Amino acid sequence: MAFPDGFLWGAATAAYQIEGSPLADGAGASIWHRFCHTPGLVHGGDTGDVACDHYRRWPEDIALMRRLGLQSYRFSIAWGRVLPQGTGTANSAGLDFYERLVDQLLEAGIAPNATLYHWDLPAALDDRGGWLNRDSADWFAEYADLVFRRLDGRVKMWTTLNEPWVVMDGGYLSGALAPGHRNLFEAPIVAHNLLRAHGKAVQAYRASGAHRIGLVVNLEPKYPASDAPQDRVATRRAHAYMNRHFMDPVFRGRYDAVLVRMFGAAWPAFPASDLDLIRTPIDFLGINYYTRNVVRDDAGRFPLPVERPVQRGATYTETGWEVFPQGLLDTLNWVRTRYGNPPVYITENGAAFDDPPVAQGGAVHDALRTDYLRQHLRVLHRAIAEGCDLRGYYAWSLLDNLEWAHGYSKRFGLVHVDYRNQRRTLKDSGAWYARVIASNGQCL
Ligand SMILES: CO[C@H](O)c1c[n+]2c([nH]1)[C@H](O)[C@@H](O)[C@H](O)[C@H]2CO
Repeated sequence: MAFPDGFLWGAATAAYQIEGSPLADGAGASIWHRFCHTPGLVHGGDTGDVACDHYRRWPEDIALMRRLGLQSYRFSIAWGRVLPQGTGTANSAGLDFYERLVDQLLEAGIAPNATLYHWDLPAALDDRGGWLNRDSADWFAEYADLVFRRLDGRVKMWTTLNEPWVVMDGGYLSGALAPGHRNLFEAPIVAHNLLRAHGKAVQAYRASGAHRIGLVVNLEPKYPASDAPQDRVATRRAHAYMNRHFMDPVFRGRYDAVLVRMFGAAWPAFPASDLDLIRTPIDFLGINYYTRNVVRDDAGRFPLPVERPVQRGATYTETGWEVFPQGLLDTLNWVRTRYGNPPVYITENGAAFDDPPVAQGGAVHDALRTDYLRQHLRVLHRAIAEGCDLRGYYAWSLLDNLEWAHGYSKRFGLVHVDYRNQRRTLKDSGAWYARVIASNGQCL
């Protein structure tokens, strides 16, 4: 099932999850540095102090990308490396690191795809209110403009934010992610400022950039557990809260009325002009897809009354996510029909399984991951046939890495990382993915 000529095959990572050396060469601490160094918040007390040591081993990792035959590499830039205080004086050593990385990617024939924000807000800005402060949109635009002027042209694909929904829900509602708040009234303010920041960065790019910029969202299709009215209502609420929450303002210039009603008194009166900024047109949409959500009404849950009933006979990953490739097709067709079929890249798709240990002779027989990827890639081929403007795919992740509050306990990589000695081992799934890329999907 060959994919269209020019379909872009890649793999993805994020700065705090792989780089290590979070304070090296003048870098400023991020909220994730603080979160990891706060006892009890991250599995096993794990931190990003070393991670995959990518800050020092990046040439070796580019060699691995070449071995995989990657056509593109999605990575994120650590805001605090470039602007240690978040605004003001730039750190040339930080900019130099990303410039070297980009230049060597290009040398290797790998197109850089740079994410400006993958959750690692400079701690100095969190001390000034972080995403709760309306000024955060201007802070982000200043950072974005600095990086655009340094790297645009060599980087031709930019995304502003990675998964603003997770930043809001994890960082300000559940408290499971940095900065660990649990406040219903903060969440809509944070979501709105993230969207304003996105809009200002896109406008900054239009003023100085010459290539393409987009947004990365996590989308998770919602299916009612039964035909009972309360399950259908709960499903619509779950859909409003996760999927339409950011897609509607960015593509339609307004928030979903169901979402506004859900938050009730916690929903502020935002200036209408903000929505004009937020809907500044983008060149493509990045979708991170992992699983679906079967929804049963559970009125007691904060803030969203939904329960995730286990699906009999389904396969679940180590992060508890049901393997459900049909949900990817449903999601892509939903985006195609509701938002005018924008150019889409799957910017993350992958799974954590309990991989077997590295075998004698250096192999990791991670058949479950290969099967997960194969099922989802086959669905992409159908999505294209059904009219979705699907341009490319990035597997999550190039390397095993720091899985946020799970620490190093969950492995998503196409490449195994032995954290005791930083040895990289290509897993069977990575070797298989290299064959998929080489055949443009023909071998699927
Ligand atoms: C619910 O899945 C989310 O879409 C999601 C999953 N993931 C993500 N977002 C993040 O973008 C990555 O940094 C994670 O490492 C990765 C794996 O957990």
